[in-house]
Amino acid sequence: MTTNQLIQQIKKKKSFLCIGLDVDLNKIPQHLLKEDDPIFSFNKAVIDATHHLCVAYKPNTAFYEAYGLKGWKSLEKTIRYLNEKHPEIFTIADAKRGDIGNTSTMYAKVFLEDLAFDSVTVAPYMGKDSVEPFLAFKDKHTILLALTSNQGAFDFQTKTVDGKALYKQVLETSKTYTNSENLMYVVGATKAEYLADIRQIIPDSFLLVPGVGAQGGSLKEVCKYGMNAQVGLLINSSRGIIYASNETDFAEAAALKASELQKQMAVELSHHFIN
Ligand SMILES: O=C(O)c1cc(=O)[nH]c(=O)n1[C@@H]1O[C@H](COP(=O)(O)O)[C@@H](O)[C@H]1O
Repeated sequence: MTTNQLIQQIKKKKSFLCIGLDVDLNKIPQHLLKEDDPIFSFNKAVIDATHHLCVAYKPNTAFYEAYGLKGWKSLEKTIRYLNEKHPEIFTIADAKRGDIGNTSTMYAKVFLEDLAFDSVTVAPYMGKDSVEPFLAFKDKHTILLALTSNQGAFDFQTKTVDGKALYKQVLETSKTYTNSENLMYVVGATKAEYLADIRQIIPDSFLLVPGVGAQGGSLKEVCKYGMNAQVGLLINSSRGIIYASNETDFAEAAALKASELQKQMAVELSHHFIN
């Protein structure tokens, strides 16, 4: 999917919501455990109930890999369902990969070609030759970890290297990579106050912003400092939406939570844009 197609969808739905499909069998409604593929049944019900309210879905692959071959099959069924039923929706494989070049090429092939996600999250720690294999895919996006939402972000990312915070070095250096126009960046919603500085370095790039909902980040603050002329934000919530209820009404409850965020997003869009 091109960035323009993503922007069109945001304008149409008045939403820049990304729903995280982080499925934990201990948290989903117990009646689903009787089904052949409880993870896919859960995802399908959530997607069917929420697709008009969001512009992206982000399965975190850890939650699928944890269940072995069965989990991987559920991931495959979920992305196929999204690509067939809702090809206009942006898909993110949250896999946080990145390795020496030939290994990254294999990771890129799995997520961007075989599973046909629109994007994949990548860790920048191993540098240029670990990231560029992901960037080689036309109309696919590499979402580089810049400033993450967790406490550990302060261990390295905010430390000064050559007179500049490491996350700023990541932003600046990655702009020099071949096909850097295919880059997006992760910035945690819990670090909204850093967004003004971040926008100085990457004014036009899309940001994936996790951390509203369960981690306590503020949507309003993220919009205030992070929104650009093309919106430029995908705000993710996982647990805050998909586990709104663990009874038979779980999909409707998820839709209600998604709708609350979508309404706040529509207000933010109306503040930032005339129409
Ligand atoms: O790359 C991510 O998506 C990510 C980066 C980050 O800095 N913080 C973060 O929480 N995430 C992911 O975003 C999701 C957040 O989930 P909730 O806290 O349940 O909304 C999880 O899948 C995390 O792995």
